[in-house]
Order: sequence, then structure tokens, then C-alpha cells
Amino acid sequence: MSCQRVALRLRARAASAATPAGRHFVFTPQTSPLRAVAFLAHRRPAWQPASRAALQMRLHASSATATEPAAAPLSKADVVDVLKERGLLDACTNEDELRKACAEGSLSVYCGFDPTADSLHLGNLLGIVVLAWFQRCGHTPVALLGGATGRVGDPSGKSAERPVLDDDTINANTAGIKAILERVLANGAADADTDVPPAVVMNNLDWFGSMGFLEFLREVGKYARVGTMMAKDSVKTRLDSEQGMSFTEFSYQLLQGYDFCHLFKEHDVRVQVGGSDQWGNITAGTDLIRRLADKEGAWGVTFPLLLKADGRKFGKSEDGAVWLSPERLSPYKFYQYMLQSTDADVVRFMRMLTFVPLAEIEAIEASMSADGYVPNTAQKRLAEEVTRFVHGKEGLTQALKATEGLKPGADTVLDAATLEALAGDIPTAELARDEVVGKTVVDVMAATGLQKSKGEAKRMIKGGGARLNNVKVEDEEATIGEDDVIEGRVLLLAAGKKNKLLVRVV
Ligand SMILES: Nc1ncnc2c1ncn2[C@@H]1O[C@H](COP(=O)(O)OP(=O)(O)OP(=O)(O)O)[C@@H](O)[C@H]1O
Ligand SMILES: N[C@@H](Cc1ccc(O)cc1)C(=O)O
Repeated sequence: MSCQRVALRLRARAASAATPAGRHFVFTPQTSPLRAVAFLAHRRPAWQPASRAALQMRLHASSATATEPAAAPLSKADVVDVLKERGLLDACTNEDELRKACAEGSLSVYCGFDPTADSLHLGNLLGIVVLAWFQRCGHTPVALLGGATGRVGDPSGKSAERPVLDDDTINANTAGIKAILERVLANGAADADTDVPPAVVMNNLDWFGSMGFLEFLREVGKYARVGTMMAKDSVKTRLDSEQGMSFTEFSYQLLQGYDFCHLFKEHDVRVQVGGSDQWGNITAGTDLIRRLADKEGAWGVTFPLLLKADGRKFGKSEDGAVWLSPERLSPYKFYQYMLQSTDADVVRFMRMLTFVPLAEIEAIEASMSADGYVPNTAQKRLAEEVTRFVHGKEGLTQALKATEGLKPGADTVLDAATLEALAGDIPTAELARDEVVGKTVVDVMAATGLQKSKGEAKRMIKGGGARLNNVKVEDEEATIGEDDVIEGRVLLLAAGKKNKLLVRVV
């Protein structure tokens, strides 16, 4: 949409808006888009479908002074609209029924995560975001660890059998993703405007671990139809392949189906969400609930896969997976990744991965093509929001400090914790204390390889490009004192604007 059209839409939307206090603003066609934008963003602290619909209706009405009720917080009934508006709804087993059930009361909603790696990645974040939206609307999110299903391997979306992981790996992976789910869901709840129902984390090994094969065949397998199982996309595509499919992976849909059935019966979980490739497994669950528990009232919802600009999905097999664990990808690197989103992606990512109100996102989008837009403003907002969700306030602070301190030519002095967190993100060397303290900057630059020789290091200082802890080194004979080793542990050297080296003093 052109800037002009966005601006007109925003003006039209704002034309009849009321402040929370009930006073009315009348915006004219001359009102600047940024004023309209600022007003809308200020007025609507959370996304509100009811008022949005009212605004849309007024877009087509002639009166520019009609009033609108004061902003209301999100309610249980809103969640389906929220997901749709944000591009997070791909399919639903029965949307009308689900809407009705959401409006009638608080539902428990689950999403499963198999421990195929010790960390989740950016693509998996979508499942957490969807759970968090249900939570913000007043429903209870349940994150299910696939301690059992991870031992079998989901064939969905895979062109070949998954490797069988050993028990130790699966247990370590389960612990890794459990920590991430707990942390990210807690960050999301802490950031919500209102109190939200607490998240629950479960592990399907708790019910499958003690179930024998005969029991499974008798209690679960008896209710599944082979024809239906064969018709799932995950099976059809693999049966056509040369390698075929193992019975183990063929059975996967029944395990996931039984999870839903178990959670439905034992914990009154009514909704399962998952990526679009999970449709077959999710409907295996709703089918099983109908047959085994003889009950209706369970719904499946899928969200589209998060894709890169070139159409490839964010996953873990590709080079450079965007991991959510700080051990695999530091908050600084994670922040940098989001910061480098292209203008073509940034608005889509903001809609799908953040909780920024849609009116504000539209305002940001409009501002991007307006005069005076400071490049990367939208990317900064995206990076801040997603980093705070994934790594918490402390992680974001760390990422911002590191970004500031590592900017080419920065003069901010960083603390030891921030610097140490960067080990692995920037070149790092380790030297004994007596190889650093009392030595010249030239010596240390050469000893660490930051400069090829002492002569080169001297020339760098002469040219004004050498920095110790972001402070310019003026003197070729300058020595490193005890005080230069930050908190006795670390220092930062730079040769030129971009060539930085972290020295750990041991
Ligand atoms: N980019 C994505 N967007 C949304 N959901 C995703 C994305 N990637 C994975 N998921 C969800 O996470 C589930 C588990 O991911 P899975 O382990 O199958 O693949 P992956 O992590 O994407 O790794 P790979 O790169 O090996 O395919 C998927 O079935 C899907 O529902
Ligand atoms: N099959 C899902 C994980 C999952 C496991 C168990 C479930 O009950 C639900 C989902 C995936 O591969 O991501």
C-alpha cells in the first residue's frame, strides 16, 4: 500500500476516535499522518478487535465525528481475530465453534515441542507466540515437551527418516528446551498489560513412559483407522519416496493424537496449536478424542510457517539457525540478527513475532516511507521487542550495551559481564596477567595477532586507529595498567573501526 494510502487510512481511522477519557478528536484531511499515528498508537494500548471493526465500519460511513467507546482490554473471545489479523492463523478445525467456546470461558491450549535439539529456534518461536496470545486473552497456555515423541520422530515435513537420538541426548535436549519455554513464556507474561493465567509445562513421557506396547495397541490403536493414517500428507509423500517409511515414524501421528486425547481427558485441554505441517497430527488428535473419548469440543489451530524473504523456512538444519538459547546464540547476536531484517520483512516479522499493537505497526509502516524516516527505526523496534521476549529485560540490556560498545568507533566503556558475554561473538584471545599488565599496547596487539607485527601496531596507533577499551591510544609507548583490565578480567582492543578483539586475562 502506498504511503499516501496508508496516511489516508490512518487519518480516516483517527477521524472519529475518542480518548479514553471520552473527549473526541476530530482529524481533518490536513492532519499529518504522524499526528494521526501518534494519536492512534497512544490511544490503544492493546489490540482491540471490537473497536477495530467499529473503526473499519466508520471508514465507510459519512460522519467524521461519530464516537467510539473507550478502549477495552483483550478478552477471551478476541483470540481468533487477533491471530487472524496478525497472520498467525492458517487453518482451524471449526472456527465458529472455537470462537464460541473461547467466548464462553477460559480454555487450556497446548503446543508440543520435540527435543530434536538442545535449543528451539526462531521458527519454533511462533508456537510460543500463539500460546502467549491465547494467554493474553485469558486462556491457559500449556507447553508440552515431547520426551516420548522425540524418541520416535515426527515425519511431518521431512523427506527422510529422522536419526534416532540416544537417551542422554534426548534428556539433555529436553532440559534445554524446557528452560527456554519456561523463560520465554514467563517473559511474555511479565510483559502483558494485565495479569494472565500462568503457563503450564508438561512432558508426554509422563504418560507414555509407563505404557506398554500391548496397552497402546489395545487402548489407542484400536480406535485409529489405517486408511485415515495413510491419507496424511506426512505419510503419502514418504510412501512415494524410495526410502519409504518406518513403522515407527508411521505411528507418530497416533502418539501425538493420544497426547491430545490424554490432555483433553485428564486436564481439560481443548485446543492444540501447531505449525501448518502439524495439521495431520493435530486432526489425528481431534479424531481420537471423538472416537476414544466419545466427545466433541476439541479444536485444532495451525499457524503458517515463518519464512525468510526467499521463501525458505526458519529451521535448524539450515546454516545459521537463529537459536533461542543464549548458549548457542548470545542475546547480542540474536538482537543483531533481528536488526538486520530487511525493510521488506520487518513489518511482517513485527506482526507475527511481537505483541506491538497493530495500529502502532501500521504507524511504523507508514512512517517508513514518509519524509524524515530514520533508517532502521522499525528494525530497532522489532529487535528490541523480540529480544526482550526471548531473553528478558536483562538479555535485551546486555544486547543493547554490547551493540553500543561494539559500534565502529564507539567510545562507551563496557563492563566485564557484557564483555565476557561477547566471547564467541567477536574474536577473543586469552593471555596470562603478566603478558598484559605492564606491557605496551603494541606488545599485546602483536602478541594476540590483532596486528601482524609490532611495526604494524605502531603505525595503527600513529594513524589514530588503535583503541583500548574504546578509548583512543595516543602514545606508541602506552602501557596497559592494572586499571585497564576491566574488573580484573577482560579488556577490549581495537585496530581500526571494525577490527575488535576481546582479551581475557587469566
Ligand atoms: N519456520 C517455522 N515457522 C513456524 N513453525 C515452525 C518453523 N520451523 C519449525 N516449526 C514448527 O516446529 C516443528 C518442529 O520443527 P522440526 O524439528 O520438524 O523442524 P525444524 O526445527 O524446522 O528443523 P529442520 O530445519 O530440520 O526442518 C515443526 O513441525 C513446525 O510445526
Ligand atoms: N510433532 C511436533 C511436536 C509435538 C509433540 C507432541 C505433541 O502432542 C504435539 C506436538 C513437532 O514435531 O514439532
